Amino acid sequence: MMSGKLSYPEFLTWVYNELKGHQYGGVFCFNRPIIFLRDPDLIKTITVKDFEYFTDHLTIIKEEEDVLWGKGIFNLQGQRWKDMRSILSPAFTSTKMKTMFHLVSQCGKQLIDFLDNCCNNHIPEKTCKVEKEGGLLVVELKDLLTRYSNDVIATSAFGIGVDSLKKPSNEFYLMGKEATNFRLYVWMGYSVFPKLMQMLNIDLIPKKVKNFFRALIKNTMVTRERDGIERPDLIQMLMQTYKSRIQDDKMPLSKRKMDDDDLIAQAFLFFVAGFESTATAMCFSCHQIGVYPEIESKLQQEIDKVMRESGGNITYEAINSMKYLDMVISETLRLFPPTGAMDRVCIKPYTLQADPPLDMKPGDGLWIPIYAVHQDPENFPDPEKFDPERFNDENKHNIKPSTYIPFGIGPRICIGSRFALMETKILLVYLLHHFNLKVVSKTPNPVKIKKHGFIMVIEGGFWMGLEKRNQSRNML
Ligand code: HEM
Repeated sequence: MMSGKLSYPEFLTWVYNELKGHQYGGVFCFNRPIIFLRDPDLIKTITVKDFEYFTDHLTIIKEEEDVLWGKGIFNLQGQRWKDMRSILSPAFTSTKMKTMFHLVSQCGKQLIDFLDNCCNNHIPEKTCKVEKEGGLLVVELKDLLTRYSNDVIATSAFGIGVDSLKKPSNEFYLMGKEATNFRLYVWMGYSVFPKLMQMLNIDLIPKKVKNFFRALIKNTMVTRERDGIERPDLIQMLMQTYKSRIQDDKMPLSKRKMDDDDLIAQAFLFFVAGFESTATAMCFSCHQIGVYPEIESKLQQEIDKVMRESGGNITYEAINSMKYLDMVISETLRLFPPTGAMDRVCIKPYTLQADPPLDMKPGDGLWIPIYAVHQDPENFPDPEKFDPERFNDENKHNIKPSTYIPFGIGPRICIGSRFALMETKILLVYLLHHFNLKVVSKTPNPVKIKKHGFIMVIEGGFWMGLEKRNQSRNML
């Protein structure tokens, strides 16, 4: 994989297939032996039933290696992770999503305004990857949707409104791109030889990016505190929790302690964790919808109906009532899970009850190959087919437990899954209500995943044509 012969999904599938007939096997990540789980029951045992032996991620960046990254919940271990998870979870409930729905919808409307302007020949120069071809607007979806995703996180996690479509070179967008521009070798280096990387003074995330985000969050907190500003966003929720813990004298002091860096690290992590993965999920959804016109038209019928009933002002409840929309997104996340694999580390002696049993010691690592599990014909017949009907009311109960895991599984499951789904649904509703997605000459079909990196990026880009729909007809 490091030499670019195999893409990340291909690598996972190759190991998975080599281990056919076994519940688990072993691989080396450089000098480190890793257990590669294959069997869904074992995956469940490790991540759910015996979670107390495997509470932590294997590949983590420690606080002393990078404070901003190391204090983020993804990297926290044991009790510290547990405490932080209980602080953050209330910020991601359905009720909280409902309060943020309006902020995200604004970004959806902003995107449609931008595309409408482009249709009217107001394509900003040297900005986004948008072209005109006959009656179609041809867009590179990754570029377009990364900007949408950026604006969504900016408004809902950092409390600032930016328009990365109209102002493509805004500092927040540029810094965000740099923050999420994972250099594979630097990441591998930090996960295998962290001390060496520090000695060589190679930063995981460039200093100027860290300073930018730190100053931004700090200033927002100071301004809100000073001027009594309240806004229904994640930063507000974190600030409230922070305050209530400090004031809670029933809680032991050690648990109450949470400094500015703790708070800044979480907001930063939401950005890094949510920006690329959600944009990737949205790109694959749009690509598949465009490639299958019959799926597109069925989805548009559902969307138009809900739009008509709500007079064009969709609500959180309305979006969540759309079954076919949910099925299309679920199938996209099955076929193209943005996070190909996840990991765990053993924290106390444990015997894996498998064939053969395996004694594990603290520090032993495990990989769970999400992509390969989703592609196994024993879990999903005809796995390469894009078929949303797998998730209809009749069929979804037949999906074997622990075989559909795009957001992970167990107490450490993705904390932002509700948010990611809401953001993706809002995008698809607005986009498909106003436009038809059309395959053009530059649309890759079938898609080929790039050979370098852990992120699911496709060769040639997600080019897709957009055809304006007749609005008055859609609302009839
Ligand atoms: C389609 C989009 C997304 C996908 C596919 C995804 C997937 C994942 C996966 C597979 C994990 C590891 C879970 C495990 O180890 O069991 C994870 C963890 C995490 N995700 Fe997401 N994610 C997405 C969007 C988001 C968003 C929008 C946010 C924040 C707003 C977010 C925040 C996090 C955090 C903080 C963790 C670490 C949780 C912990 O360690 O307790 N993710 N995500």
